[in-house]
Parts: sequence; C-alpha cells; structure tokens
Amino acid sequence: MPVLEARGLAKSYGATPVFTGIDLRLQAGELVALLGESGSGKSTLLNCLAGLDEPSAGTVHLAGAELGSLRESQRALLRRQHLGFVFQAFHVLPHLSVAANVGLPLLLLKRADPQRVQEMLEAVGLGDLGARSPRQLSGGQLQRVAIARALVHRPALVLADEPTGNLDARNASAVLDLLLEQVHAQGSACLLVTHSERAAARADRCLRISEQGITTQDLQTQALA
Ligand SMILES: Nc1ncnc2c1ncn2[C@@H]1O[C@H](COP(=O)(O)OP(=O)(O)OP(=O)(O)O)[C@@H](O)[C@H]1O
Repeated sequence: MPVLEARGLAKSYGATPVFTGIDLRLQAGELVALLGESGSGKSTLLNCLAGLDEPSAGTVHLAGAELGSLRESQRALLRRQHLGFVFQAFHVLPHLSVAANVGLPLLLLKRADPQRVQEMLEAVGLGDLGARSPRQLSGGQLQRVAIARALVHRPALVLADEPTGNLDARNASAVLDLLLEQVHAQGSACLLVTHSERAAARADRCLRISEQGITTQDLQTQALA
C-alpha cells in the first residue's frame, strides 16, 4: 500500500485553475522532489495532500484513508499520527522551549517521551539546547528544531515545503543533509518542494508541477525552475 496516493487532483480558485489531473503515489521510504515555477501550486498541492486545503476534484489517500471521506477531526488525527511538516518559515512556537517544540507531536498524541525528544535533539546537533527559548537560536538552528519536530513521532510521510529557502547557502546545505539523513533513518517517505538542483539530484524521483498536471522530470536533460 502506498503511503500517499492522489488521483485526478485539481484545485481552482474561482474560475482560475491552479492545477488539474494530478496523479501521485509515494511508497514507504521514498524521497520525491517536487519542482515547479513560482506560483505553479506546489504549496497548494502539499496542503491538499495533507487535508489542510480542499481540492476542487480528485481524491487523496493518506496511510490508506481517503481524506475526503473523513470529518475534520478525523483528518487532524490522521495528520498527527502519520505526517511531519517542515516549512520554509520554520513555524517554531516562540513561547515554548526548544525541547517542548520538538515534543509537541508526541504530546498531541498523548505519547509524551522526553527521552525520544532528547534523542531527536541530539540527532540534529542540538543536544545541549533543549531548555533554550527559540528566540535564542539562529535560523539554521531553528530549522533543525523544525526537522526534529517533524520526525519525532516517526511519521510515515514528511512534507517539506522549501525547507532551506530561508537559509544561507552553507546552512541550507547542512540542513538539507540533516533532513534527508533523518528521513532515511526513520524510514519515512518524503515529498520535498525545492528549487535546489542539489536537493533534487538526491531524490529517488523528481516531479514537475504545472497547470497541465504533473510530469516526471529528467534532471539530465531539463533545466530546473
Ligand atoms: N487563497 C487563495 N486565493 C486565490 N488564489 C490563491 C490562493 N492561494 C494561492 N493562490 C494562487 O494559487 C497559485 C499557486 O500558489 P502556491 O503558493 O501554491 O504556489 P507555489 O508553487 O508554492 O509558489 P512559490 O514557489 O512562489 O512558493 C498562485 O497563483 C497563487 O496566487
């Protein structure tokens, strides 16, 4: 069974289509890069795949459940259990400690586990900073917190939306390595939105989204957007 399967997915705002006819399938442990020009609908697609936005047509199955057939509370539970998110803008909660941020997915699942939180902090190189406020961290460190939080509950699928877009080149490279290493270590599938050729080159497959739908991108022959 695939971790994620979308069939005939379409999204419009009023009469304006963002994308149509998206068919997508991710198997356990697979790393797929999603490319596309600015405004082509990458973030909108991720939101539809997570059940955070409603598609205009089509179906999404996440961990075997069809999102459209669930109530919002059931979708929220499915997200908590099976999904991890990493965003460009970190989305770390400033009033919680670094460790509390990382532990949040476990707390929401009523599976609080300080030992697992510490293990993830160490895995991302922040083993000594759990008690700090996120306000005292750099951008690269904040993204490491977001990666630890996305993976702490061992989700089946990680959705990463330009996770290195806010970082300088050196930090971006280190954070990307860390994200891919951790995704691999947990055996999670990952859909990675990126403009980085280096990131795309490390994926098992590259897909390109446009108004016409989604196509497989051959990195050898086509330029990246
Ligand atoms: N709430 C909304 N109402 C109307 N149009 C929207 C809304 N949200 C997004 N759009 C439009 O949908 C299109 C896709 O936006 P989206 O943010 O998914 O693109 P993207 O590929 O992630 O872009 P970027 O690479 O710049 O982040 C854009 O043309 C955007 O203007």
